[in-house]
Amino acid sequence: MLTLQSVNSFYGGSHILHDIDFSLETGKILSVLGRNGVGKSTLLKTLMGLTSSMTGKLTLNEIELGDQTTFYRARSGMGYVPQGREIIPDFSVKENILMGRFADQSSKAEIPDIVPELFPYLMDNLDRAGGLLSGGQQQQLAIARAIATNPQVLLLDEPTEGIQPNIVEQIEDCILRLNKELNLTIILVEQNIRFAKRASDEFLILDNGRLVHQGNGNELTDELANQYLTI
Ligand SMILES: Nc1ncnc2c1ncn2[C@@H]1O[C@H](COP(=O)(O)OP(=O)(O)OP(=O)(O)O)[C@@H](O)[C@H]1O
Repeated sequence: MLTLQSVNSFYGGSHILHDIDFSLETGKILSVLGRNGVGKSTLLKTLMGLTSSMTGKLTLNEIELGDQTTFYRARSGMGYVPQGREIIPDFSVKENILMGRFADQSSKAEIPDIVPELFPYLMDNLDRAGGLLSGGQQQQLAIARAIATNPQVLLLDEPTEGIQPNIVEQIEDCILRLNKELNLTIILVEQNIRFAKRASDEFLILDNGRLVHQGNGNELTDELANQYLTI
């Protein structure tokens, strides 16, 4: 169970997130929705300890993480796939994946078993420089790197943004498989309402740094999308 109580988050003196409260049971998928600039990416960064500061309470399986470093949070089970993917271009595919292993003390420096199943392209191109991959392939690589941290919760920031339409469905299917096969809890920042509806057990909508709506996935209606998500 992941729980946030009265979480506020800041970049320097800029107060971005205000009094965020929610909890998410293990194995559920939560979509975070909202217009551009409302604080969706900041919510994921706050969970990883990547904003300047936060107040309030953040726990994962009753372990308090709010005062902890990013490194500690990664070791405690928070896996992160950032917007833009942040692949290291000069590192090979294999090196990019194995970077995730630094966060996992329990295992040897090996590629996780599920990676060949989900991403055969990566396994066939382990020595290729990460920077030479297409956007969709880099997204697969960023997900594989996050899986290598052995996470309990996977944070995905717009995983299908800027990806060729024919690859989008593959990425979506892979996210659903990770949820089902590894029982991973997933928080998905998503502009793609179709996928949010397909994937989500729960959703929340942010507006101007505040949580303005939350509900079960089947309550994500076109009316709500029109009210909060259109410009
Ligand atoms: N590093 C930073 N320093 C200061 N302010 C920031 C920083 N990153 C984001 N912000 C501000 O925080 C607010 C929320 O930004 P955030 O990127 O979280 O929004 P978002 O909902 O993810 O938007 P998008 O859909 O465009 O990615 C914006 O006003 C943005 O300008």
